[in-house]
Amino acid sequence: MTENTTSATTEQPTIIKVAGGSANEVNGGYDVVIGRGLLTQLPDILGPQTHRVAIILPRALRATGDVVKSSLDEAGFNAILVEIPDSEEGKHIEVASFCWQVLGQSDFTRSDAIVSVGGGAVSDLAGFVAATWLRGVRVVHMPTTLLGMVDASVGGKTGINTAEGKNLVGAFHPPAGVLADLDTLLTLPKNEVISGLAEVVKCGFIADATILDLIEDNISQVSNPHAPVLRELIERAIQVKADVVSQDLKESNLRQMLNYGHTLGHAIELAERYQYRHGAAVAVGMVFAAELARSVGRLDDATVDRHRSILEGIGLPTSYVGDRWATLLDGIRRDKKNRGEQLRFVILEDQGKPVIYDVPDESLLFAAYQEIAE
Ligand SMILES: NC(=O)c1ccc[n+]([C@@H]2O[C@H](COP(=O)([O-])OP(=O)(O)OC[C@H]3O[C@@H](n4cnc5c(N)ncnc54)[C@H](O)[C@@H]3O)[C@@H](O)[C@H]2O)c1
Ligand SMILES: O=C(O)C(=O)C[C@@H](O)[C@H](O)[C@H](O)COP(=O)(O)O
Ligand SMILES: [Zn+2]
Repeated sequence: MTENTTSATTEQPTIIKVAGGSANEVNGGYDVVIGRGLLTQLPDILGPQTHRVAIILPRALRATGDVVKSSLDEAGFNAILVEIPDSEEGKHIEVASFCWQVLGQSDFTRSDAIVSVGGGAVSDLAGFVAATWLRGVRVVHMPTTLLGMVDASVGGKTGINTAEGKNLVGAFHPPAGVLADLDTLLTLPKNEVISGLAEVVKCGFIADATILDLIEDNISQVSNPHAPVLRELIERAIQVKADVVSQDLKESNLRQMLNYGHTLGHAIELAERYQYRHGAAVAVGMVFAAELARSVGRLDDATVDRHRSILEGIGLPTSYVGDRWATLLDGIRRDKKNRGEQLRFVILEDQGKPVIYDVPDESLLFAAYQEIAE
């Protein structure tokens, strides 16, 4: 674990260091900066070697993109805006192809850089474009959703969806830096804040118990972007992710814990044709995994109940329609954690003790599904 500067109770920026694997730095690390008014830091992260900057963003964030572009142009860069479709519609090969075309027509070289402005869907797509253009150029993420800040912008997983499933094509391509400007959360719809909180809760169950205590003690405040507790939760969740990806960038082992709740979660998103928020799907997936763990004697009743009380307290779903098992099982079979025929889940043996569970019999999964079925 690296030494970090934290300041949850002040308005000073907090810097969380992530070790390993940056496409930018000689020492292989990068900073996640959390604070307000962070745009002024972007030129320094891009560095003097950068001439052209492609700012990839959804149309809905055009006004923010214009501000980023003006600031870069004023600092002497040649910045262009690359607008992509919103949300999961952006995580398609055709959209990546469109971005490659724009970069090609702009004579984008290896010393140039990409900046993503938006939520996790944008950083996943922009990161993938950065990973593949000329076999890799630098990318800086400016997440504008809670989920993007606490999870998607950190750790270098990039990707797009295919017809068969979520994030099935991608690359590990860590950013050169992350600027998480808390002011962007002021315009974020409440359901998006709630969706992002699912990944924060995940970090509480897999690692940092204080996250769960803070949420329980401040349940009415956690989705308020002005509340100091939200900043503390953001910083704690990023620290959990930074600690994990610093040790295991390419998901050889430890990083799999960050996938808690995602095996069923991704299957739900696919079944719903991505009209279901990622965080909401992960929330249902965590309850499913908790029920699976309970059914095989690995997790106690109180921790399973705590999943439901915290997630429901925030406004997240903990159940799912009861007649979709065949479709969901198809999705589960395509999960990246599986090895050959062996289905594998992240389950908890206790708070803070995630383990990989090789499912011995699919009927156990169906039984857990019965526990979350509406
Ligand atoms: N790479 C990773 O490690 C990782 C981690 C977690 C999630 N993800 C991916 O992230 C995606 C979900 O990200 P998300 O929840 O941020 O969703 P999103 O990117 O789809 O953004 C959600 C919505 O919020 C809007 N929006 C963004 N910022 C806004 C702002 N400041 N004000 C108003 N509206 C704003 C967007 O236009 C969009 O409509 C999924 O594709 C998921 O798979 C990736
Ligand atoms: O960073 C990781 O590793 C994660 O698993 C974080 C997840 O929250 C995230 O949704 C990730 O994109 C899922 O990755 P995938 O490999 O299951 O597609
Ligand atoms: Zn996720």
